Order: sequence, then structure tokens, then C-alpha cells
Amino acid sequence: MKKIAYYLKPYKKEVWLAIFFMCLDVLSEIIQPQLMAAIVGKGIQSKNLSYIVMIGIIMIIFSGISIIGGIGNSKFSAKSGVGFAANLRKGLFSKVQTFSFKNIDDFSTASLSTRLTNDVTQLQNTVIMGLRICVKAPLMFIFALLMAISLNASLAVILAIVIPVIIIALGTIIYKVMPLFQKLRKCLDGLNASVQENVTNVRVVKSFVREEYEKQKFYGTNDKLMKSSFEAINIVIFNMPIMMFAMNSAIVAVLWFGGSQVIHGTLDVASMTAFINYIFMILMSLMVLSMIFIMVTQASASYKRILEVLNTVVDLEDEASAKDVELIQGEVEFKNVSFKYNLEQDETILENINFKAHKGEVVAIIGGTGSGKSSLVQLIPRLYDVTSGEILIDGKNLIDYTIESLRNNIGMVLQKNTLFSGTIRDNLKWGNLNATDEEIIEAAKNAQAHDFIMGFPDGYDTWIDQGGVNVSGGQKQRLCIARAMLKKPPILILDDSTSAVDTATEGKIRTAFSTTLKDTTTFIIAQRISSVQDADKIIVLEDGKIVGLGTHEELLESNEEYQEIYNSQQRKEVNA
Ligand SMILES: Nc1ncnc2c1ncn2[C@@H]1O[C@H](COP(=O)(O)OP(=O)(O)OP(=O)(O)O)[C@@H](O)[C@H]1O
Repeated sequence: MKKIAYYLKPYKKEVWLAIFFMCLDVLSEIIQPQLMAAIVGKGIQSKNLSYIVMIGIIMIIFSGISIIGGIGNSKFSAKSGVGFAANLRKGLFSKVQTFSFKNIDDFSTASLSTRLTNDVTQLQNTVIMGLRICVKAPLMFIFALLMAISLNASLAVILAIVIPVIIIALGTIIYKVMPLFQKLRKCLDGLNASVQENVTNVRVVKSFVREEYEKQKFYGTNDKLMKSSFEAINIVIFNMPIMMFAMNSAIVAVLWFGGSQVIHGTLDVASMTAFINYIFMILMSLMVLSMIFIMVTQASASYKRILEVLNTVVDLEDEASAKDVELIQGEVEFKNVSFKYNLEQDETILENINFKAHKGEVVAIIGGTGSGKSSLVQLIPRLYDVTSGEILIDGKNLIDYTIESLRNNIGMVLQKNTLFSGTIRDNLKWGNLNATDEEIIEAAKNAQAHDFIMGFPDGYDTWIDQGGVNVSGGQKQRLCIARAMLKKPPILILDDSTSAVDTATEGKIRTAFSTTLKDTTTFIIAQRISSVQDADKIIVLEDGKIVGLGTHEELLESNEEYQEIYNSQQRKEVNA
């Protein structure tokens, strides 16, 4: 609770103001039945008009105070709730930014986005409602109870029977509904994942004419959510009738016993009317409290999910001895490196990897799909940590460098390239915020992107839509390469990042690399032999193991696997 309350702390003043205004509202409401009793008892019975007018004016004044209290409370509770939610979202977002790839894999992207949006909104509403009703209902309950007892203690005994019945009924409802609310939030995750996946991949869905299939899949998830909601609603609906039954029974009992007291002259009608009003207030506040409890039960599912994010131990953090490095030289060595995504997993993704890349060398990695090429390069910027063995950069273990300074020295073009909404210039500058226009143009020229950028009417100010959907696959890849080059990193990793670029353009990019990035150690993952044949070293990977290491000529002469890949690509070219 402390962890979440921390985000409400900056709004402490607003919280107290909301409570203060609510107290005003409750006190002015609580006084009304007494004043009404005075009008009925003293004013009407003794036909004293000036007394009735005077008490009437007092009632109007208290109503005015009650309105001011209500408005003040609404304003400050909304301010606290909305501010709290904004702070909490900031906190969650910052936490997610520290997550390793594994942490993100564990949660799933859709679940994280539900937690940052829906779950936070749920807590925001709970804070707002809490500060309105949670303060009002208990205050109203206590004051009305005190007034009822002071008016007629013997009649108040009725409450001693009704209140425990209500509490037991409410407890049972909450106990039953709690796990259902948790199930409901999980279903909401599933629904969000389905929507996100479908919207992101709408082009694939349409090109495969799989709209109907996706629709059925979505209907399934949607039905699941509807069924879980019904399950919860079927229990919650008992709340209101039970409360109404308890309230009506209590009022009938008051009329029965109170009526006989009036007949025997031990209670006057005005006091009985006031007593009924207080009973009404007590039971109404209990009813409202019951609704709050249900809302809190629902929010507690969101609370747990938010806490899970905040409490996540980031499995990839700086070692205590890690030091910042300004500029690394770029020598990379893998020593007996083995890797699994999950320690419980039987299958080893990379096994006993050994090689050394000298500063400025181009190391190409080739191999079948799923052979572990991407996994291997992702270990260099510590996107994942090795399971055993070690990776050395400039002779020092990776973990001796702080993650931030290490990654600042590495440029990476991932297999799944992403551009952000913004201009081309903004997207390129993302690689180096201090880059000048000249540097941006130079990087774009080297990545063979300048010509097509200038072909757009707005040139470098052309707007890129979210995900880069308004540029072609090959253009997107070249923009991502330019972005990485702009960083001028000592180590550059290109994971299958020219697959959509034609061979001639790819050749030009390689030439640009060899001149402008001659001191950069470059790792290139590629499928085409033509993309790797000029590399200083080629690693042939198969099932996570190195089965060949050498230059194109060496491998062509002595390595069976490489020969096989080469021959199959030659055959394809001849057939084409
Ligand atoms: N995040 C992940 N969690 C668990 N397993 C993964 C993850 N990413 C990849 N794998 C598994 O690791 C193995 C190697 O995948 P990797 O992406 O490294 O291969 P690759 O050689 O780059 O393949 P491709 O050429 O198809 O991109 C595969 O069996 C894959 O299923």
C-alpha cells in the first residue's frame, strides 16, 4: 500500500481539503432532521409562524453550506484522483523503461498496456469516489447513529440486529466476487491483446483475407469477457435487494415499536419522524458503503496488477562494480558462451560460442532460421545476459560496464525495425539528439536513403506515421540504418536489416560502411551470401552452435554447411 500511497503524497493538501469539505457537507445534512423535528414539534404544534420561518432560514443556510461542502469535496477529490493517476502512470512508465527484454516477455506487451491504462483508471476512480463517498458514508453513519441513540436508545436496538445482518451479507458477496474480478481483468488483458495484435497487423490480416477468422477469434475473447462479467454481476446484483430489504424491515420495525411508544405517550411524533430520518441515513450510508466495498474489491484486482509491475525485480541491472565507459575501442570476444531464454528451458539456444572480433572488423553471421543469430547479437548490448561463459569488450567483461554507457557505444538495427511518428529528421535524430543537419544528411547518404528522402515533397520534414507505415519496407530499413549510423558507434549490429533492400543498393551501403565506419566493429546478420562475402569473418551457425568460422574463400573451400548455403543460393540465381 505504501508503494501506491507514495503517488498520492504530492496531493496531500487536496486530500485533506476534500475531507474537510465533506465534513462540512455531512454536518450540515445531519442537523436537518433535528431542525425539521423542531419545526414539526414546536413551530407547527404551537402555531408559531416566526419560529417556523427562523428555523426554515437556518435549514436553508445549512443546505447552502452542504452545497459548498459537496462542490469543494468534488473539486479536491477529483484533483487528488487525477493527479494521483498521472503520477502513478509516470512511475509505472519509468519502471517499464528499466525492464529487460525478459521482464517484458514475462508480462506481454498487451498486459502492460492494460495495466498502465485501464488498471490505473480503475484506481483513479476509486480514489475520487473514495474521497467523496468513503468519507461521507462513515461520517454520516457515525453521526446519524449517535443522533438516533440520543433521540431514543430503546428504538436504536433495532439497528443492533439489522447492521450485523447487513455486514454478514456484504462480507459473503465480497468473498464470492473477489476472485471473479481478478478473472475479469485477465480476460480484459486477453481482449486488449487481441485488439492490439489485430490492429497492428491489419495489413497481414487483409492480405491473407483472414478477417472472418480474426473476427471469430475476437468474438471468442469478447464472449469470455462477457461471461466473466455476468458471473460477477450475478453475485453483485444481490447487494441492492438485500440492502433494501434490511432498510425497509428496519423502518417497519421503527414504525411498529415507535408507533406504540407514541400511543403510550413516551415518544412524540416529531421525534419519531426525526428518528426515521436518521435510520434512513444510517442504512443509506451502509448501502453506499456496500457499493464502495464492491468497487474497492474490483480496484484491488487492479491494485495487485499494478503492484506486480512496480515490484518486478529487473533481472538485468548494473553490477555494483560496473563503471561508465566513455568510448570503447570495439574489440568483442565470446568465451564459451551458452544461452537460454529461460533457465527452466531444456533447449539451449546458444552453446559454447567462441570467437573474437577485432576493432574495425566486419563479422557476418549466417545460418538457418532459428539457428540463434539474433539471440547471439542481442547478448552484446546486454539485451539478455549470457547463461554461462563470458563476453569481453576491449578485454573486459560486459558486466564491468554500466548498461547505459555500454549501449551508448553500440548501434543496433533490430530485425523488427521501428520508426516513430514524427518527421524523418526527428526519427534520424533519435539516434543522436545532438546531430547537425549536415551529419543527418551524411548518415542518410551512407545508408542510401538521401535520394528517396529528397524525392518526398517535404524532404527531411516528411511526416512518418506511427510504425512507419507510409514508407516502403526497404526505405524503412535504410532509415533505421541511417539512424544507427548517426550514433557513430564503435560497435554496430545489423540484424537482417537489409533484407528488403535490393542487392545493388545493399552493395552501396556496404561500400559506405567500409569507408565511413572503418573503425567500427560491425556485426551483420544476413541470409544472402552476397551480403556477407566481403566480411572479415563469417560465422556459420547451426542449432545454436558455430559450425564454421572464416572468410568467404576459406569457408567455401572447407565448410560443408557454408558450401550448402552457397550452392542453394547459386541454384536459385541460375533458375531465376
Ligand atoms: N524472446 C524469446 N523467448 C524465448 N525463446 C526465444 C525468444 N526469441 C527467440 N527464441 C527462440 O530462440 C531460438 C533462436 O531464435 P533467433 O531469433 O535467435 O534465431 P535466428 O537465427 O535469428 O532466426 P531468424 O533467422 O529466423 O531470425 C528459436 O528457437 C526461437 O524460438
